[in-house]
Amino acid sequence: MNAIHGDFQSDHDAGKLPVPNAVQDAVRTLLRWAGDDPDREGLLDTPARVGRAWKEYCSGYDEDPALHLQRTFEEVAGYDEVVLLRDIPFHSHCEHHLAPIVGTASIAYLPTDRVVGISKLARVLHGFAHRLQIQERLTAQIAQCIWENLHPLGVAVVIKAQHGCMTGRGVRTHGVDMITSKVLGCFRDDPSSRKEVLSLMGHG
Ligand SMILES: Nc1nc2c(ncn2[C@@H]2O[C@H](COP(=O)(O)OP(=O)(O)OP(=O)(O)O)[C@@H](O)[C@H]2O)c(=O)[nH]1
Ligand SMILES: [Zn+2]
Repeated sequence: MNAIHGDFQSDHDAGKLPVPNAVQDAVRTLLRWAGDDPDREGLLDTPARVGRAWKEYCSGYDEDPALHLQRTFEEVAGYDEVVLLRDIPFHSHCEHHLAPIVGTASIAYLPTDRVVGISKLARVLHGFAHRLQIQERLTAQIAQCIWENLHPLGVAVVIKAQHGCMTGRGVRTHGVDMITSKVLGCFRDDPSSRKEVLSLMGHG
């Protein structure tokens, strides 16, 4: 998916991911545009660091989150209730300003006959979060991925996050949470199931 190839400067960060000159030049241009001097000592390694940091922030492009849901276990006999992972911390970046989105996600599903290792729900979250996002799409992608791969009776995803583009710039408004939810299956169709899962999530 990465379309940038080409020259690499000699790398004095041996062992680290090399960053193409085109990427480093873009960061230097941005530093100049911001009003600083990319040739001053403190900024000399910054373009390569920023290139590597963005590869890490956007590591989700190199993975298919659905793969985390391929290994399932037979449901423990007699358990036919909601499975919920609550308040999982995550970070992402908004596609409008490339500013940080920091928050928590709660992910629940009502299994049929198979359950997934619980860490995998967090892995799906991070796989989609480590891309450029808007919160609504992030919420919907997680729910859809679980719906299509686990075939549960219901899925509910609630995300609460703060957007750096609202705090550090623009409207400069701090302490405001954006809350989004996506419910599918019984959590969408049955009001009492929805009420129960949202209440378990702390959003009752
Ligand atoms: N719905 C939604 N909006 C977002 C998200 N992240 C950032 N935004 C908003 O995206 C909008 C982009 O609006 P524009 O008017 O194109 O950009 P802007 O001039 O930088 O807007 P301001 O942030 O109001 O200064 C802003 O209102 C942001 O608050 C998100 O995840 N979901
Ligand atoms: Zn933004």
